[in-house]
Amino acid sequence: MSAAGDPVPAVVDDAAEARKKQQEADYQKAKDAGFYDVTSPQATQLAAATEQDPGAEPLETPAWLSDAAIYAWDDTYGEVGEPNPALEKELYGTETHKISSYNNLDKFIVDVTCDEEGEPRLQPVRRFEEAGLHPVMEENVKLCKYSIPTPIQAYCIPAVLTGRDVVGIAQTGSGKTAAFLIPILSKLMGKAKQLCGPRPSDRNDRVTAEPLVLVVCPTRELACQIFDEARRLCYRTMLRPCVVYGGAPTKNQREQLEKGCDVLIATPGRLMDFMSNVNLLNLSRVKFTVIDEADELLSEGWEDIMEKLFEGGSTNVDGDNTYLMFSATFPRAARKMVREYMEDAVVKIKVGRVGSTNSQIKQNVVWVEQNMKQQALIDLIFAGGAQRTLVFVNSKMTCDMVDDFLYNKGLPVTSIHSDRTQREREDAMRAFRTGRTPIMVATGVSARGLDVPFIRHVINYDMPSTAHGGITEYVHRIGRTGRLGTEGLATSFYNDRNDDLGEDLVKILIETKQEIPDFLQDKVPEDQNTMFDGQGTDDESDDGFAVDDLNGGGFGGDLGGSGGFGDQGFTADDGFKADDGFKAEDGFKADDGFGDADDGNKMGSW
Ligand SMILES: Nc1ncnc2c1ncn2[C@@H]1O[C@H](COP(=O)(O)OP(=O)(O)OP(=O)(O)O)[C@@H](O)[C@H]1O
Repeated sequence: MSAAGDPVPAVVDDAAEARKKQQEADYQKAKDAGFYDVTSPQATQLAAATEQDPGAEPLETPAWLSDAAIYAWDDTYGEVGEPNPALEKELYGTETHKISSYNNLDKFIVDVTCDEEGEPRLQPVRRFEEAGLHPVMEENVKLCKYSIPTPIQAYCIPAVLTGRDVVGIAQTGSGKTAAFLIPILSKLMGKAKQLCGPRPSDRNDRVTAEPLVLVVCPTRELACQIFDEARRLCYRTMLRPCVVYGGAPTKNQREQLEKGCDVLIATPGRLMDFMSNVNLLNLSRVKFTVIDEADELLSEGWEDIMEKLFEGGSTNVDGDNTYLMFSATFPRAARKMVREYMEDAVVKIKVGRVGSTNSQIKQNVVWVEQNMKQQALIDLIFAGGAQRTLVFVNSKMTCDMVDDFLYNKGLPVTSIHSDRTQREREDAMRAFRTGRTPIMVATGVSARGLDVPFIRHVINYDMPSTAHGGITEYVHRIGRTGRLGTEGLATSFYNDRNDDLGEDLVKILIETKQEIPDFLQDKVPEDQNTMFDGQGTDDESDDGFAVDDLNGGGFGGDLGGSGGFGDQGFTADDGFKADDGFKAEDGFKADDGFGDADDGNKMGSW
């Protein structure tokens, strides 16, 4: 009772009742909008992308992604193992084809530079069947439903097959993972029986892992994704892929390594842990070292690990290690490191301008004051209807807050950030991937590499600040939609706190022929033809864009040659862009201090 004798509990009950009613109304609204409708076209499409064959014996869901099923090679096979229908369904799903807009190589401007004198010119492969792949690889590519190579694959496959070191730069979602895995694994398949590392036997029930391929990438989710691609591409061969990453128990990963490992995918921290135990992991036989999202791994904070990989740990006993680096963006500091590590004997393949986005992604930038963001978000989500949506924020706290907010609005939402346990992170990814929760809120760290089918809408609830990745992160974030050059939508909330990003943002918008909102008009450069000039050169003002200054033809429209600079006097390259005496120093030049600041994306925190 209050002092006045009022029955307080009744007031509390009323408030609780009102809240409950509101929640029911919100849930009903989300339901009416189709977010829980499993028969909607969107839900059906999502299910098809992940569906297992209803007739097949279901495979057990692994406790950790590192324990996911891989092809179990039996020594009684000849060179090619027997098919395993249940595993096939798990690995390749039931999708009929992979939609790709990268179907006409001639539409793309591709720069290939190569310093090796006397090496044969690099001819792109236009069809997988013409690439000289191992027959099992050809079959696995078909099972993946990859009909023709994407531009980066068209050039990277012959480069790796002819034994070159490669720096590959191509837009987000353009198939860079397969660009390195297909030729590397294909090369090894023919010799797998001679080359593969030791396997447990009756006398020895565990072995030291001696991988032939080492792939290093910055995030755990990306490592698991590359592992999945390796599981698909190693199918029916003796090559055994494994993945090691932080957060999950070392025990499971150690047990996998002890069964033998030929292809190791790793995040740097866990890799270092395992490398310190020479009875568990020995890198002296590594023939291919791949650094994925190389600019991130070559940025501040990772130097020690990278140096160890390049100079010590991964030097193989035969001295025939091939190095490959990939990313969609390559700020100057990273290019300097490339120059240090990879020296001259490297083929550089660039599809379009370095750091450019897929012009099929519609980019909307809308002015939203801080205190109006939640309302703007909910309006946007309901306006878009039930579709897979990824919302980026800048902090873990905001991530939790936006997740709660959307959940309380009755929406099926999950979230992911570095303070979550690895179990929570894997569960969140699974829920998002399968479409159970088609909305995911994430800190920017998920921007790199994440490949989830049918993300229709990326929303930058917060814009990345220049101190935390800036325009580079923006490019990676919006690249989660519009994969394989397909259409996508990115909406960014902008206000005066984002002024630091304005100029770079406007350049990207102009390049991809997007609408420039009124509030950004004052950032439009006077001379748009030269707005990227000086970047990628010795000019100390380099802000992270790296246009080609090697052959004069580095700008490129990405689709149909129509994206921005493709129209400005640069003609589409018909293939190999000059083996013209390029000097490494010209392109990958000194550090100007630019660095992707640590945004919690470093080992241990993500
Ligand atoms: N030749 C192909 N045809 C059709 N689909 C392909 C082909 N190659 C790869 N893919 C698919 O394209 C999608 C994107 O590939 P991937 O994740 O390797 O892109 P990426 O270039 O590494 O992107 P990001 O820069 O964002 O990491 C994947 O789902 C992959 O299975």
